[in-house]
Amino acid sequence: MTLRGLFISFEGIDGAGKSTHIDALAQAFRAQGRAVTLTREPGGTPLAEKLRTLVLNDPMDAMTEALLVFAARRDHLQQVIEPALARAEVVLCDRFTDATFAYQGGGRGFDLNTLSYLEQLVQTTQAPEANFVRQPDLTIWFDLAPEIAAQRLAGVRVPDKFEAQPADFFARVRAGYLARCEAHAQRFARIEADQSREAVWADVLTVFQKQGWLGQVLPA
Ligand SMILES: Nc1ncnc2c1ncn2[C@@H]1O[C@H](COP(=O)(O)OP(=O)(O)OP(=O)(O)O)[C@@H](O)[C@H]1O
Ligand SMILES: Cc1cn([C@H]2C[C@H](O)[C@@H](COP(=O)(O)O)O2)c(=O)[nH]c1=O
Repeated sequence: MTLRGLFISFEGIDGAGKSTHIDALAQAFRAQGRAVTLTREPGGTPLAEKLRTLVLNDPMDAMTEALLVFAARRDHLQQVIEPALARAEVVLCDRFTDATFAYQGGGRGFDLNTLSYLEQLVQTTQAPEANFVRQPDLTIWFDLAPEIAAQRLAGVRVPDKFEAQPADFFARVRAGYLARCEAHAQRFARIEADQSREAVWADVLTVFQKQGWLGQVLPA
C-alpha cells in the first residue's frame, strides 16, 4: 500500500494543552512505522523563527501582524511542510492558518476577507496538482474556556505579547476558532480540553483511530 503524507494541525487558545499531547502523538506515529515532522507556527524555519520573535514580542498593528505570520507560513510551507508531505511523512504542526483567523481576525478584529485572500495566495501550491490550496487534513481544536487556560498558565512562564492579553481577547479568539470549526467542519475535531490530561489524550487518540491513521497505542 502506498502511504500518503498527512498534514495535521493543532489549535486552541494559549494554555489549552496542545503541546502536552503533540510529542506523544509523534511517538505513537513513529512506533507504527511513520516518519514524523514536528513543527510549529509561527516558525518552523530559520527565517520564520525570526519572524516569530517579532510577532510575539513587538507591538504592531493587526495588518502588519497578519502579513508577518503569512510570510512566515509561506517560507514554512515551501521549506518544510510541502517537502515532508512529498516524502509521505506525518506533519504535526502546532498551529496553522486557523490561528491567524482566530488571533488576528477574532482577537484583533482584522478583516476576514483579507485573511481569506492571503490564505489562498500563500497556500497555493503546484503539488499535488496545479493551483492546489494546501489545508490540513485534520485540525485538532483543544477548546477551553479562557479562565481555565489562564489558571493553567499562571506562574508557569513569563507571558509573551499574546499570553498577556485579557480574558475578553481570548473570548474573541475562541469565537474565531468556533467560526472556523463551523466553516470547515469536515477537517475539524473539537476536543473538550477542560478534562483531565488522560481523558483529553483518550479523546485525541479516538479521533486518529477513527480516521484509521493509528492503531492500538500502548500507554507511555
Ligand atoms: N488536561 C489538563 N489539565 C490540567 N493541566 C493541563 C492539562 N493539559 C495541560 N495542562 C497544563 O497546562 C499548561 C499549558 O499546557 P500546554 O503547554 O500543553 O498548552 P498549549 O496549548 O501548548 O499552550 P501554548 O499555545 O500557550 O504554548 C501546562 O502547564 C500543562 O502541564
Ligand atoms: C500561527 C499564529 C500564532 N499566533 C499566536 C498564538 C500564540 O499566542 C503565539 C504562538 O505561541 P505558541 O506558544 O507557540 O502557541 O502566536 C497568532 O497570533 N497568529 C498566528 O497565525
